[in-house]
Amino acid sequence: MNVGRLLGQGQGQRSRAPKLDLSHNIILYLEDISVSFDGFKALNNLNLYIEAGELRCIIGPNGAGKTTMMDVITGKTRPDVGSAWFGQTVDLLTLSEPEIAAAGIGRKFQKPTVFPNHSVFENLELAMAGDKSVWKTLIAKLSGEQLGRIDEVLKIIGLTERVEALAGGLSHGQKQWLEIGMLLMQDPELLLVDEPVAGMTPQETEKTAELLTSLAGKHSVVVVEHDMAFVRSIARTVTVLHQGSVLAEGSMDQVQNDPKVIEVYLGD
Ligand SMILES: Nc1ncnc2c1ncn2[C@@H]1O[C@H](COP(=O)(O)OP(=O)(O)OP(=O)(O)O)[C@@H](O)[C@H]1O
Repeated sequence: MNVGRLLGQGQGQRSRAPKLDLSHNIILYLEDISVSFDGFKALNNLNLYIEAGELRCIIGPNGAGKTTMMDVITGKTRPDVGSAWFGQTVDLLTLSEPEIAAAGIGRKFQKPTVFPNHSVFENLELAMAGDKSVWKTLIAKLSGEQLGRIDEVLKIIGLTERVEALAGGLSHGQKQWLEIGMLLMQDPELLLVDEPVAGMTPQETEKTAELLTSLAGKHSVVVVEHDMAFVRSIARTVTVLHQGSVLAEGSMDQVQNDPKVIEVYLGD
């Protein structure tokens, strides 16, 4: 269990982060971003704009640069050139990974990383306290407001009935929802979600579609996913990456009928 990855990212410091400036209704700007690995361009002049409150799906063949793009947004990888802004005023390229998380960008990796020996409730509780030094005293100190937030998140992720269950005993889908719930405890402005339905049953996939759709509006959500039926079920706007750049962008119908997309991706 990589506790640091999940909780040690400066979370719990949100109250100190400056308020996000969304006056132009754009929450994320990636402009002319290039990233090279040993001379190979994983991202090549990438331009991407995400509106406040939107649910955007990113698709693209293997190696298109989707993970590298998420890594740039979260500060894990620094671009060779380009700019990355969170709202109008937060220059992501000047912030560390913990500072980016604290500023309000939450990332859910493909593999769930819940604490298996803790209950659903405790997982949410721990996620609220990014500072591990307060864990021991946390239970005694939970305010009514914090309990209310846990209750609210339990409802959003559909795990109210399983609140006392050990996270390790949950189904794969339930673990994914719990981890989304853990991110929600930090109330991120922007959620990055990597392949949320991989390995899920059709019923779990459907519930995940409902969950992510319900988050849009209050949060901005960027989903990277290979499952086209799932993308079709949730996406308003789809961005297709290919060779590190945006190949096409539009509704699912628009991109699926785009000859460039058919050639490089959907037609294979
Ligand atoms: N640390 C690294 N060192 C060298 N090459 C890398 C590194 N990270 C990514 N790459 C390469 O950059 C390219 C883009 O990779 P990336 O993982 O971003 O693609 P992706 O769209 O997420 O692919 P997938 O759908 O398979 O996850 C790939 O060719 C990959 O091999």
